[in-house]
Amino acid sequence: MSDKLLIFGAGGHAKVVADIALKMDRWKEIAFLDDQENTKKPMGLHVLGTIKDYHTYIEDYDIFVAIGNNKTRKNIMMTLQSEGVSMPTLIHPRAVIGKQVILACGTVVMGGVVINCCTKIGHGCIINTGATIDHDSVLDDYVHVSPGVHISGTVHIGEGTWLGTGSVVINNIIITSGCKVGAGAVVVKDIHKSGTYVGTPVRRVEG
Ligand SMILES: CC(=O)SCCNC(=O)CCNC(=O)[C@H](O)C(C)(C)COP(=O)(O)OP(=O)(O)OC[C@H]1O[C@@H](n2cnc3c(N)ncnc32)[C@H](O)[C@@H]1OP(=O)(O)O
Repeated sequence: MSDKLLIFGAGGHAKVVADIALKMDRWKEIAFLDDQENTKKPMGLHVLGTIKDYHTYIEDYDIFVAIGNNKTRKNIMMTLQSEGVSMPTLIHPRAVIGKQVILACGTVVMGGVVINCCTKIGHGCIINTGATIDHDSVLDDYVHVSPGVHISGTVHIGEGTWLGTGSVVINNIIITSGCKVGAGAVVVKDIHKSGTYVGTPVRRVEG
């Protein structure tokens, strides 16, 4: 645990992550690493270098990987975890987290989110703005729950699955790993085969 936080990435998602970290008021210094050459002081914070420079910083900084792509985020996080890097969990002060909710490290919970009791959320997940996740649900590692998603009670979402903006999952559903669920989709039956699913109720498409 450090009083300095280094955020990997400096794009739109990383800026929201930085905003949450600033609101948490826990770190004296917050900065980015980013591979885009022309990134200049996003959110008024410094970009210290590119992601390959990270070895220079891992002793002194907490690290948060703010990359939206689930596979890329997983690959970077697994490398960092094997090096024993300190990774916080970021929770917006205006998120509502129920009792007996477990949130693993490297996960961000954004503003307006509600996570109800007895839910377990894995490493490196993104619980985006205004999403709700109801009781007794389990989200495996590297899941992205986009803005305004509603996950009902006792749902299991497999590793690396992405739920698009405003999608809905009814209660007692299992969605396997590596799925993409389109914006506005409604999931009413278990999904056992990885792939892209859209519509109400969802159908599998080539994506
Ligand atoms: C803070 C933030 O911004 S977080 C980011 C939030 N972003 C999102 O929620 C984006 C969610 N993404 C989507 O909905 C995408 O359209 C995806 C992932 C479902 C599919 O994307 P792609 O893999 O590029 O597939 P593609 O665009 O070729 O669509 C495949 C088919 O599904 C249809 N389709 C795609 N998305 C949807 C959707 N959300 N609802 C209904 N139909 C859809 C397409 O019209 C196409 O149909 P067709 O074959 O009959 O022409």
